[in-house]
Amino acid sequence: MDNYDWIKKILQKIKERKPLIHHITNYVAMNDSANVTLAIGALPIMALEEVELDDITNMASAVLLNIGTLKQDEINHMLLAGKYANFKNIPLILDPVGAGASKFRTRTAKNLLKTLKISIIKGNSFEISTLIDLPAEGIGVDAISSNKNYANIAKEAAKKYKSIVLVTGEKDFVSDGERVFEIEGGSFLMSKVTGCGCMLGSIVACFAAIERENLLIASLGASIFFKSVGKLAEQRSTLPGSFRNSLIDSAYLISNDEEKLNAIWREKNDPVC
Ligand SMILES: Nc1ncnc2c1ncn2[C@@H]1O[C@H](COP(=O)(O)OP(=O)(O)O)[C@@H](O)[C@H]1O
Ligand SMILES: Cc1ncsc1CCOP(=O)(O)O
Repeated sequence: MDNYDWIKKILQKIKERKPLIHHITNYVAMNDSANVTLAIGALPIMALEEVELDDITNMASAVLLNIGTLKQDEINHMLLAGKYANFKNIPLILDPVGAGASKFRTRTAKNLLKTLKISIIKGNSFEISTLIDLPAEGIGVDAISSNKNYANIAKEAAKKYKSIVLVTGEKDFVSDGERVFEIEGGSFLMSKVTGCGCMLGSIVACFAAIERENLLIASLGASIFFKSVGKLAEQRSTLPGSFRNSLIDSAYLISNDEEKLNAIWREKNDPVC
């Protein structure tokens, strides 16, 4: 058994079971989210219409709510899809894109967290700090990284919302409110392509669909996997436009090549966790 066998097992199960991931997400990154979901062997569906939400959720294995281009009338759709997900007891993932950038987004993200049982919250340090009322540094949908203790932010948010929390950035932090894991790696270019956080949200949902009973493992695995994807993508292309496509290709390559995951980490020798 090598280090990443547990991630390979999750990837294998994704390919075997092809979980349907219901996204209510923003129209900036929607296409990338759909493609990265397909690349790893799961199936995406983006659906907003209220009259079909029960049918869609009925078929889905996880639901992802992403408030990136939120409009007032979408809030009810999110609440309804979330309620169906909670009723069906499937993982419900929140990506509070831009929380902190406007009172509307902050209020809505907090309201979703209050009303629904969110299994995993994934966001950058700006968004997650905002959710726990800490002074946050960011502009628009992007965080401005500083020397803050993001491990502690992940832990406090996880405690407050009784969810698994994944804080992204140059390093990711995953916490269940007690333990915190730090994940290095990825590529600087990931901060130069919009939608990388949203793609990770889709991957988290795919992993959670398989690891329903251990959402900490699902989140940690998704973070390590996407950091590996970023590394491989950078080896294949070094400019943002082609890097974006390379992310989809690399997600496909790593999930279809048993050895690639280990090889990526061996090459650069980065510590994980
Ligand atoms: N400078 C960086 N170096 C390595 N990985 C990064 C860097 N910036 C972002 N990432 C990775 O890109 C993905 C999106 O993270 P982030 O940019 O923080 O989210 P968002 O797009 O929501 O602001 C995560 O997988 C994160 O680990
Ligand atoms: C630029 C932008 N504006 C609204 S949603 C969005 C995409 C954000 O994607 P990510 O948070 O993954 O960078």
